[in-house]
Amino acid sequence: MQSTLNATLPATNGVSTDIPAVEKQEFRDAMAHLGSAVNIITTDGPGGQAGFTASAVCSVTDTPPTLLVCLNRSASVYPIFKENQVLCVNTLADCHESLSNLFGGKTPMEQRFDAAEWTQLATGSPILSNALVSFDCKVTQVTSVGTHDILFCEAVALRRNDERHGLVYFDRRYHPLMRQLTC
Ligand SMILES: NC(=O)C1=CN([C@@H]2O[C@H](COP(=O)(O)OP(=O)(O)OC[C@H]3O[C@@H](n4cnc5c(N)ncnc54)[C@H](O)[C@@H]3O)[C@@H](O)[C@H]2O)C=CC1
Ligand SMILES: Cc1cc2nc3c(=O)[nH]c(=O)nc-3n(C[C@H](O)[C@H](O)[C@H](O)COP(=O)(O)O)c2cc1C
Repeated sequence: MQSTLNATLPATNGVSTDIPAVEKQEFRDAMAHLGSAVNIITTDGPGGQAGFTASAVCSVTDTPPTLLVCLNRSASVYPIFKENQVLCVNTLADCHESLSNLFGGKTPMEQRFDAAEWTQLATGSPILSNALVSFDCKVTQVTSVGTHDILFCEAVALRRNDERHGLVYFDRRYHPLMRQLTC
C-alpha cells in the first residue's frame, strides 16, 4: 500500500504546484465545522513541566497503540515537549471547560496546573485526576508539517473514567456530550 501511494505522488511531496491552496481563514472557518474532543496534553521531565490544550489529536494504529498530537512550534511549551519526549493525552470531561481555556491561553504554567489535581502513571507526565481518559505515552516519531510538529505517541499506560460525560469543541464553542450512565 505504501509503495502504491508513493508511486502516485508527484515529486513535490504531494503538493501540486498548479492547484492553489485555500486561504488560511477560509480553512479555519471550515475546520470550525469539525467537532472534536478536547484534550490537555501534559509533560514532565528534564525540560520541566508543561501543558497545553489540543483538539488536533487522533488515533493512528492499535499495533503498537499510537495516537498523534499536533503541536504548533511557536507555542511556549514547544521546547519543553521536544526535550522530554514523553506526554500524557488527558481527554476532558464536560466539567473541564474553564480548565481547557486556562491551558489554551497565555496563562503562566504554574497557574494552569494549580487549577486541578494531578497524579502520575508510568512516564511521570501529569495525569488529570478526573479526566475522561488519560493516555500516558512516549513520543516515538516526530514529523514537521507547516507550522506544526506531528508527535506520534505510543501509549504505555492508560486510565479511564467511565462515570463522566464528554466535552466537544465545535463551532468555536464547547458542548457537553452526554452518554448513558448506569445508576
Ligand atoms: N491545531 C491547532 O493548532 C489549533 C489551534 N487552536 C487555537 O486556539 C485558538 C482559538 O481557536 P478557535 O476558537 O477554534 O478559532 P480559530 O478560528 O482560530 O480556529 C478554527 C478552527 O481552525 C483550526 N485551527 C485553528 N488554528 C489552527 C492552526 N494554527 N493550525 C491548524 N488548524 C488550526 C481548528 O480546527 C480550529 O478549531 C486560536 O488561537 C487557534 O489558533 C484551536 C484549535 C486547533
Ligand atoms: C480548543 C483549543 C484547541 C487547541 N488545539 C490546539 C492543537 O491541537 N495544537 C496546538 O498546537 N495548539 C492548540 N491550541 C492552542 C494551544 O492550546 C495554545 O497555543 C497553548 O496553550 C500554548 O499557548 P502559549 O504559547 O501561550 O503557552 C488549542 C487551543 C484551544 C482553546
